Amino acid sequence: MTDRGLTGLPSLPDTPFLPTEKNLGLYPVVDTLEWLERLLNAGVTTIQLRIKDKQESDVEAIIRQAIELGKRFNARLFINDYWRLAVKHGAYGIHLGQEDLLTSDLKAIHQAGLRLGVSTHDDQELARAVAIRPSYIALGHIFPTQTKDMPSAPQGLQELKRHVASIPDYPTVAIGGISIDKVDAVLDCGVGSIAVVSAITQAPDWQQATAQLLSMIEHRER
Ligand SMILES: Cc1ncc(COP(=O)(O)OP(=O)(O)O)c(N)n1
Ligand SMILES: Cc1nc(C(=O)O)sc1CCOP(=O)(O)O
Ligand SMILES: [Mg+2]
Repeated sequence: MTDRGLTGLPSLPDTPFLPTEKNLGLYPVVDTLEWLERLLNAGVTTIQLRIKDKQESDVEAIIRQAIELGKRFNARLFINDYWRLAVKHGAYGIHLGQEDLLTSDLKAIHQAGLRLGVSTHDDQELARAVAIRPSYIALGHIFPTQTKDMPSAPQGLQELKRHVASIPDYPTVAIGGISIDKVDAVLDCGVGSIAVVSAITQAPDWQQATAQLLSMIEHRER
């Protein structure tokens, strides 16, 4: 079967994307430099800048500064969607969803030495992600979320566990509706990382929430 047959993608790199840690720990997803700086200062080491639906020219300066900030803190900073800018400014990594994969140059991202995270929501998307051999695979959405309109139903914990077990060699990230009270149950499914937006950015006390999440996720024996 050709690459296009298996993945729907025109061209894949010949080797896997660069590896990253198996357990990426707490993985906040934020949309401003202010949040990035706050959370890096709070001890977060894996983080994503997710700005939606802007022109590249409107976000280039922010993405450049974000990448500099990530390097200053020696953090694993993934840039969501804007893969050209991430390559141009030498990001640690890029996060792409299934739709993004259709319009991205995976060979260029690979050639530039950036890590790649890929979103999945079901078995078919998981098979496509595995064929790309990315640095990590995200599994969502686990629970209902207010942060993003989702076309599919939440996969829930049983599916998460099954999906994680099917890709034992990959770093995995669970995302979607994960509040502090759900963290232990999500970790019990074997994931190496938990990505959150509202559990931090909508918390009454973000510093307390971040400290609690860090302690629950990073100190857990896996
Ligand atoms: C860690 C992580 N997982 C999933 C996503 C969602 O990516 P995508 O499906 O491309 O949707 P947008 O975030 O671009 O709206 C993510 N960003 N991060
Ligand atoms: C950006 C994103 N992607 C998802 C996916 O399932 O692919 S769920 C999601 C939003 C996560 O926000 P919160 O932690 O507030 O639910
Ligand atoms: Mg995307």
